[in-house]
Amino acid sequence: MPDNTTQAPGPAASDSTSGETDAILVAENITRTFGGLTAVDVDRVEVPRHKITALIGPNGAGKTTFFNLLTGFDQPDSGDWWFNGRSLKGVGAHKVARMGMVRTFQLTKVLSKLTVLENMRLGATDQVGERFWAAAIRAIWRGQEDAVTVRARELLARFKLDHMEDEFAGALSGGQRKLLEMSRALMVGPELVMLDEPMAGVNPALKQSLLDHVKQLREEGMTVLFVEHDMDMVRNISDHVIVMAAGKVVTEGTPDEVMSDQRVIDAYLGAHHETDLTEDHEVERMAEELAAGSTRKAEEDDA
Ligand SMILES: Nc1ncnc2c1ncn2[C@@H]1O[C@H](COP(=O)(O)OP(=O)(O)OP(=O)(O)O)[C@@H](O)[C@H]1O
Repeated sequence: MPDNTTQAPGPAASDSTSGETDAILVAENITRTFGGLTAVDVDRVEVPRHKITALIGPNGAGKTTFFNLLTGFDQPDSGDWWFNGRSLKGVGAHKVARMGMVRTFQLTKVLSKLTVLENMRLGATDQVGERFWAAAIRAIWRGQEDAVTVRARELLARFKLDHMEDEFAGALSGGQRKLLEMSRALMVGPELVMLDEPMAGVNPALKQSLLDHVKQLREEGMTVLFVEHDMDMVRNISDHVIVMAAGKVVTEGTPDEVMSDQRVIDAYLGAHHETDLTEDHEVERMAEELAAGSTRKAEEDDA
């Protein structure tokens, strides 16, 4: 089998925009269709290293599908993408995680019949069934406490879950599950952490704590890419925001730039906020509005 993880001749970082961008992740011409539906059709995305980037957009915009493609949980119809300059094309999710790019899920994938500590010991693995892991865990635990357990306990303490290490993960609240999933992802010592709707299902009391944890990842030199509908979170912690609609990237910039873009306000945050955005025609119409806006802006910039 060819080694797809060798240094790519393709772009590791852009010199086409600021000339300074150091991108940890670059994706080009990524498409994914389901039957007649084009879920993702992204020309180019760069995720700046050591920054927090938000990926926002209405329901059905293609954000989760794009996450799945980048992390090897799904394969695109076309496209190339590189992590630290190494091609990830054809690389499975397991290996992507081992290379230092981990993700969490919109609906958490903690293994509810394992304890919190057992979940941690499994690290960023989501590939194999619960029964397999239950057997593996029993075998592992015959041994002494090892470095993995020490690290797991350190992380649990940091995420204030240490008092629950022997509880079944199924007994945790929604917010605690999110924290467990995030801390479990850190077991592999990742460089890039991708969070799919970290705030969904989290009660207000835990939200600030979750925000602080995400900011802390950046302080420690990690890069964060997250999908979120919670605009307070996006405004609060993002350095960069990418807006998707109908599978395409329609605009990007700082939170202030994106959120003061009248077309984003009108089409996404404001006037249509209550609209049922799962309707295909509605999403397409919004994408057109947003795309028209970005084209106009580019023309103004050129002028
Ligand atoms: N496995 C699949 N089979 C068929 N269609 C799919 C599949 N996965 C996603 N889609 C479709 O692709 C489009 C993009 O979905 P996706 O979940 O990526 O959007 P999203 O931006 O993450 O939405 P949300 O914010 O609601 O999570 C939607 O129209 C969705 O119905």
